[in-house]
Order: sequence, then C-alpha cells, then structure tokens
Amino acid sequence: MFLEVKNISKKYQQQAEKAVSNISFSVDKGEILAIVGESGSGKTSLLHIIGGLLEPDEGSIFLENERVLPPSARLVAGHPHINIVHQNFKMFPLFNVYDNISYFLRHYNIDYQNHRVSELLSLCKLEGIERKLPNELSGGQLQRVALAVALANRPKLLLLDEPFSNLDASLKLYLKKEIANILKESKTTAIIVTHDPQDAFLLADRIAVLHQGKLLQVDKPHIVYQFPINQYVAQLFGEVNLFDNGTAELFQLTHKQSSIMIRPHDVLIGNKKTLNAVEAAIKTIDFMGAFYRLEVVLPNDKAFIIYTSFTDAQVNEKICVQIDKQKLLIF
Ligand SMILES: Nc1ncnc2c1ncn2[C@@H]1O[C@H](COP(=O)(O)OP(=O)(O)OP(=O)(O)O)[C@@H](O)[C@H]1O
Repeated sequence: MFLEVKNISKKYQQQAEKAVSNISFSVDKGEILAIVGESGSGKTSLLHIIGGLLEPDEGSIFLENERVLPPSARLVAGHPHINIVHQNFKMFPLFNVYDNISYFLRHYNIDYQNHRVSELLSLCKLEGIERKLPNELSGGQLQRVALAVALANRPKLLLLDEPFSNLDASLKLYLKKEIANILKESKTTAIIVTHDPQDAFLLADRIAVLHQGKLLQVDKPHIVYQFPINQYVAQLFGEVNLFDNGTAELFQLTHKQSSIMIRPHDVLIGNKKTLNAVEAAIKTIDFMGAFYRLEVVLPNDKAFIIYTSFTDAQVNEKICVQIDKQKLLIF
C-alpha cells in the first residue's frame, strides 16, 4: 500500500473531545483522496499528522511501508517526500513567478533548475506570465504557482489544505478541473482537505467523510452520494427529503427502517393523479440555473423539495408528487 494511515488519534490539551479519533484508511499510488467535513471536524489536524507536522497521540503513518516520523522524532518537522499547500500560500513579493518556483530548486544545478521550471510552467499553465510579480497575478494564477512550487521537487505525496477557499465561484470550477488534471498528469498522489462536497466530486477518486473527528465513510464519490452510510453523510452531499411516518404512509411506503430519504431530483412531478402519487400545493419556485427548486406542501402539511429541469407551474397551484422507490435512501 502506498500510504497507510493507522489508528490515528489526537486530542488537544484544552479540548474535551478528540480532534481526530482512531482514524485508519489507505491511499493508492496516483490516487486523489478528498477529506470532506464541516468546520472543526478534524480535517486540518489529520492532514498535518499525515504530513509529519503534528504529533498524534496514537497511531502511525506509513509512506511506501516506511514510517512517517512524527515531529518529536525528527530534528525538523515534516517529511522530505511530502509537500503541503496551505490555504494562504504566499509568494516572495519581490520575485517573479519564474524565480519563485526556481527558489525551491536552488539546491540543484542550474541546467536542471531551468529544465524543471520550464516543465512546471507548462504543466501548471503559467507560460507567458513567468516574468510577472505576485501582485500582478489573479487568484487562479496564484493558486497554480502554489501548485508548481509544491510539485517542484516531485513529492511522493501532496497535501492540499482548502486550496480553493480564496477563489470566487466562477474561477473555482475551472481551476478544480485544472488542478485534478495537473495532479493526474504528474502522477502525483494527493490528499485534498475541503469543506465543500463539490470540490470533492470534481477532484477526487475517493472521498473520506469526517465528522467530529471520526471517519464515517471512505468510498468513490458516486457511492458516497448514492449510498451514504447514514443521514449525516446523505445531508452533507446535498438536500434530502426525510420521510416521517405520516409522509411514508402518504406515499404508501411500508418500512421498518429508522430513516427513509429521497434526493429532490429523484422526486417526480405528474400533472394528473397517477398511482401512488400525492397531491401537493406549490409554496415556492426558485430558479437555480440548471434546475428549478420547488418547495411543495403535502396533505399532512409537511414540506417536500423537488428539483426539476422544467416547470410551467405557478405558486399555489396543485401538482402530483411521485417518488421513484428505487432511489430511496434507507438507513
Ligand atoms: N492548536 C489547537 N489547539 C487546540 N485545539 C485545536 C487546535 N487546532 C485545532 N483544534 C481543535 O480541534 C478540532 C479540529 O480542528 P481542525 O482545524 O483540525 O478542523 P477542520 O475540520 O480542519 O476545521 P476548519 O475547516 O475550520 O479548518 C476543533 O475543535 C478545533 O477547535
């Protein structure tokens, strides 16, 4: 196994609860893993422990079967083959892009430095702006320089901490795909920490979900979305309609499970009463760009959310709501 995280726990002195609690998983060579969780779920602590920057209370990290020593066992914290890209990457303000990157290659001979910087400029699509100073760069360009710097010495493992937090939405989508391409092209194994599930869907081969320091699920993005392990994971990755007993009865769902849910895009709209359909009044219609979000009120006064690509219905109109039983999330 390329990277193994084994039984890692960490509690900060001032805190009552563990920040990271008995976490184990592994990462394959060349894989991109996203660690997703809300603020305070322990993502950064775990990332720093993996990188040898933070001391765990228990557990070990192995990179290619060699232990990544914790800070207490090293003269300088960190690991020579693991690089980390922080949220607030800062370039040297008086150095241009080229010199900022080559600085991290200063221990190599000048020919290799020039060769590697050219490679990185091409890989990270920075050609043409290599003579620009940091204050002349856009947020996306700055982020690509951060990546070029982090990849300069060909790390075995790259750790990225919320790499998109300082970017606006339009830039984010484009840059996420670019970063995924750069990591894949350079065959870099990476762990990306993010609180945004959309980052994880776009970038990751697998997603690890953290909640209150515990690892809830590690799986491929579509599995985490379609087969979440519990209600918390289901709700983290998008809106869901929860069936209470009354609502389940309305839709003639007989179940013994404790929770049944359905995603709003798996709720169907009919215009006349079809079998098992339930009549509901439209409360709100919001245009969301790629779809309309309807909030409807069921006969038992419960709200239900529906995503639909087209609607000519109006607020207060009645529609028939049907559910696709194959798409129910049952826990
Ligand atoms: N240096 C520290 N001293 C004490 N408690 C800390 C320290 N760093 C983190 N914590 C606590 O540990 C828990 C996990 O924090 P961590 O920063 O790892 O979470 P996170 O998921 O990365 O959060 P965010 O997304 O807000 O950065 C939180 O309760 C936090 O308050």
